[in-house]
Amino acid sequence: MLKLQVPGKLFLAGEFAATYTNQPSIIMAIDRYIEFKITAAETIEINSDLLGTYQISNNKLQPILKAQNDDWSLIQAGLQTFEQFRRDLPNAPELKPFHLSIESHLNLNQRKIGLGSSGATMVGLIASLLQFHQISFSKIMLFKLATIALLKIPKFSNGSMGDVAAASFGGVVYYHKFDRTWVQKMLQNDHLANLVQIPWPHLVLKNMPFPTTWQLLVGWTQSPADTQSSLDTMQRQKQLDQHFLQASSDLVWAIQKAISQKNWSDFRLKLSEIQLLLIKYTNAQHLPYQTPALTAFLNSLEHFNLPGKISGAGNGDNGIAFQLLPAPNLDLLATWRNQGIQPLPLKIAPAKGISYGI
Ligand SMILES: Nc1ncnc2c1ncn2[C@@H]1O[C@H](COP(=O)(O)OP(=O)(O)OP(=O)(O)O)[C@@H](O)[C@H]1O
Ligand SMILES: C[C@@](O)(CCOP(=O)(O)O)CC(=O)O
Repeated sequence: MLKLQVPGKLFLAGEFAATYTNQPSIIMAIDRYIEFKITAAETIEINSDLLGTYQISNNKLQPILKAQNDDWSLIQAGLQTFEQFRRDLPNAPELKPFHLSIESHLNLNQRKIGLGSSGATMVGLIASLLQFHQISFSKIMLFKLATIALLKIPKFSNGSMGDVAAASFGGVVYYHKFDRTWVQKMLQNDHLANLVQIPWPHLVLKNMPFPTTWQLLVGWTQSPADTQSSLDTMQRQKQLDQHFLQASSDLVWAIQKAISQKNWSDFRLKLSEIQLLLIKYTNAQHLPYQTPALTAFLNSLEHFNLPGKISGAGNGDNGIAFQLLPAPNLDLLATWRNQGIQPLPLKIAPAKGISYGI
């Protein structure tokens, strides 16, 4: 049996802008995972703790995929993409039947908590199938295959794929969004085996070191955010806000510089600037962003003079803060609990990406 652990993510900087070509963002993989177990079997069967069981009877994936419910579309797109890729390979290995189990620790009581479970599920599915068929792959190939699969699903196709970047690379990633139009055009006539090898216009994806004495603190608002509906609203805006894109890009760059120079005061300053920018942008675009819990979260940062911000699309999910180790005994976490914000004991995941076991 093969076992894989794929990390979830939290956005550090670059939200919303990150969905546009060449825009930078910084995403942290966190040490909470989705676990995959894959083993040889007589038939193909997938068991998910979230969705139940999915069976394919004659071992040919493509023609017999039928939706049991909408949520299986992600798994279906992953299976189809893997199958297309396998067939494209020179000396393509035979498709082998398998049982795959998926157990997620990125949800709480079956509810999403904004830790990027869709990206981690796709990355884990593709990595499990590649490993199981003994097809060697790099982190960037895994990112590209999982991205190609998600682009097939309208609901996920306009996201930044920052969660996919974090799930495939682990650690802290510095990421520029690829040109989606170019990829979609290439998908119409290029072989997948080639498309995952060649450079993608504008794509930048690399791990960046993060100071070990800057401790991540995460506050969960206990209400799930609907990131997708915010992205749909954004897509309906006819004009791109060039000022916002430029300002976001400049600030993400300044944040990565502060991190690489271990400059705590710049880090705090630039995080608060990008938070203000996001508040202005979401207001102007009429996107739901601050909730009472997130406002209380931001007030707590000011009160304790700590760097931090809302992580991701807002309107629920998580806030992130950082403290310098050795940390003074702040009653920050007690303050959060009093406001209904649940501290989540999360750390940045190691940069090795997925961990494999037998
Ligand atoms: N355990 C799982 N088994 C199978 N599919 C899963 C599992 N967990 C998540 N998924 C897939 O991911 C989808 C959830 O994606 P969604 O974008 O709503 O949440 P998220 O990625 O966790 O949140 P966010 O984008 O805010 O970080 C589910 O509908 C399903 O398709
Ligand atoms: C708003 C956005 O930039 C970040 C969403 O982050 P989250 O899924 O809410 O953690 C969307 C995206 O990057 O796909």
